[in-house]
Amino acid sequence: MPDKNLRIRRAGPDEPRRRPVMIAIAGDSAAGKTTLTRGLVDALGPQRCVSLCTDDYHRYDRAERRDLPFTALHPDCNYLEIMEQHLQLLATGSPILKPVYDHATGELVRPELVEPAPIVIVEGLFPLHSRLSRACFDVTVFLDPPEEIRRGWKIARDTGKRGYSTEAVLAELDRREAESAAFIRPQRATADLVVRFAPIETRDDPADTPLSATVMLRPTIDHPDLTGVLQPGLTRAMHLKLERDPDGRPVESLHVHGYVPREESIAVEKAIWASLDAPDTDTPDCLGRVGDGRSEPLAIAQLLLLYHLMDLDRGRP
Ligand SMILES: Nc1ncnc2c1ncn2[C@@H]1O[C@H](COP(=O)(O)OP(=O)(O)O)[C@@H](O)[C@H]1O
Ligand SMILES: O=C(COP(=O)(O)O)[C@H](O)[C@H](O)COP(=O)(O)O
Repeated sequence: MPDKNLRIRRAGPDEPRRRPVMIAIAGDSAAGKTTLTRGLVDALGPQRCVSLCTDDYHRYDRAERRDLPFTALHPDCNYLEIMEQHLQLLATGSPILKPVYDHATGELVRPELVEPAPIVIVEGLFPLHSRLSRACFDVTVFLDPPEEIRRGWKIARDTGKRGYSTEAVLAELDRREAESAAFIRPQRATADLVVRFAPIETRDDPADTPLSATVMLRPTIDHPDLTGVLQPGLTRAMHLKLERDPDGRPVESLHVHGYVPREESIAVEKAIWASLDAPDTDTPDCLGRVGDGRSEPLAIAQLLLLYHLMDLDRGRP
């Protein structure tokens, strides 16, 4: 009698399923994960891409969480082992029946079927939490805005869209701080790219200047050769710099400047888009969208991620 594992494998599908390209976008609450993800999903389209949010693996609903001694940022507050199993299934091309957490009501609702598209984007608080979850991804990103900016974004979003008062958001941010430091921020050290939207500290730009972006390109994966894009006329909008990674060794970073005139950023966006073997169209409008406004540094960061995803998708067997 063959080994049980072997029998199960033999009884499964004859053809191995096609493995999707998997990208993780991790970060704390209101770090900009959904905003970054939305542009990628819209640019790639539903035939090529599916996204999911790991907040759906919350173990307790909002009412239950009120009486617990920890917050949604604690591993014990989430079904992380099930999240890992689902990531493994998706990474090998299998569908999952994913739980659903409704941010509007705070309730856990009917699960939904997720079939892996060629590109799978996973955003949330915990996608890089364990060795097993990290192993499922081809590209990993951590969003790292300065805390005062993240707090401002969280207050604006949670009072505007999720029905909280400013006092309630501030109290929740304080309640979460220790767990953010213990469980969310350590994921930064494992990411291939660390993206930070912030003003440039050494400049005294007016307050309404769009935020710049720094994209740290760790040598854990191959990054696109940007020398073709960084033509002399375009380097005011974006340039590469060697910096010290706060988590380790010197690392190359892409600096994307929010203060340059929009036309210059758009010329960089067009150059990256043209180098993507993308359809012969203008850069899609969905890139760079923040609510009803636009951020060109966000569009450029999204194009860089699209470059990785399309490149990996093309290179698959
Ligand atoms: N790159 C950005 N530039 C400016 N504002 C941003 C950016 N990313 C996010 N925001 C603001 O922060 C808020 C929270 O972002 P969101 O994407 O919902 O965060 P998360 O999904 O990480 O919780 C958004 O509603 C938006 O107003
Ligand atoms: O922190 C997050 C992540 O969400 P995001 O990254 O979108 O902020 C939790 O999912 C909610 O805050 C849950 O708490 P509640 O729904 O009770 O506020």
